[in-house]
Amino acid sequence: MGSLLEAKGICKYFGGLKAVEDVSMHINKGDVFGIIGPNGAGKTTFFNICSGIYTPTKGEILLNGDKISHLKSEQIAQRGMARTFQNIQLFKYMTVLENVKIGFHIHTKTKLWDSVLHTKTFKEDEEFTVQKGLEIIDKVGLSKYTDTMAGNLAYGIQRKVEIARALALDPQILLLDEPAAGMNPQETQELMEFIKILNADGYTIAVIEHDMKFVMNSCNRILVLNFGQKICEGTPDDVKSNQQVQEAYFGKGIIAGEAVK
Ligand SMILES: Nc1ncnc2c1ncn2[C@@H]1O[C@H](COP(=O)(O)OP(=O)(O)OP(=O)(O)O)[C@@H](O)[C@H]1O
Repeated sequence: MGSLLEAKGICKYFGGLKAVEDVSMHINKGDVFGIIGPNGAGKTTFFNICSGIYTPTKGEILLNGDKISHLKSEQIAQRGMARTFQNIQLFKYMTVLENVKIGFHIHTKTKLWDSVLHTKTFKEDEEFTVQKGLEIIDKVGLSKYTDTMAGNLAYGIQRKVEIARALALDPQILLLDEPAAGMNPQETQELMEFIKILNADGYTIAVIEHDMKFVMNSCNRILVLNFGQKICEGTPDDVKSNQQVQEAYFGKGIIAGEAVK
């Protein structure tokens, strides 16, 4: 089976700084793929390249075998890649449903003029987005917050709303940048279960995460970056037993020891 997302020799330089240096990896359909590494290792830069926010200095990104690294982020989204960001980017003064509806805009035909004049296209699109929005909100278990202002929700719930909005794109692959950052242990546990449900529903997921328990329990394959370079790509067991990972990133014995359950 071919890879869903593949990186070939990706480099990203900011002036003299080599943020990502010659990183190749692949994500299979059905993977929950973790990207880990110390602060500044190049994880977010790599995500930004995969999702078209940055153009790589060198190398190629392929989605279903097609080169996408020359495309704009909206074009990549249209081809089935959705993402969330490290800092929550919801519209705080809009309801959960309104936030999720925004995710559908690439599937609708409404132009500004249609919304101003309330044309037939606008009404049809509005019915479609409301219905689909409610379905997704129900699917992610947020029905009771449908009409709540996003800014009034607990942090963990806001993260779920962001993921719901990304799902509105009907993506083949979902990129999550530190989804558990700032969550309490219960919220993190719920997020882990949520990701398992999404994966069982058929979504392929790539996730940057610092929480090692989260990564080791949720991901079937993991990429480890250090100073912009790949030092390991493999199963959680491969990563735990990799000498370079232990020495360069975790310090000997931490991964294999009690810290990771
Ligand atoms: N737009 C930019 N311009 C200049 N340098 C940048 C830019 N974006 C990232 N960098 C630098 O590239 C390196 C990698 O940063 P990046 O944010 O990708 O790391 P990270 O692994 O995601 O870190 P963290 O875990 O702290 O989020 C860092 O040295 C960072 O300062």
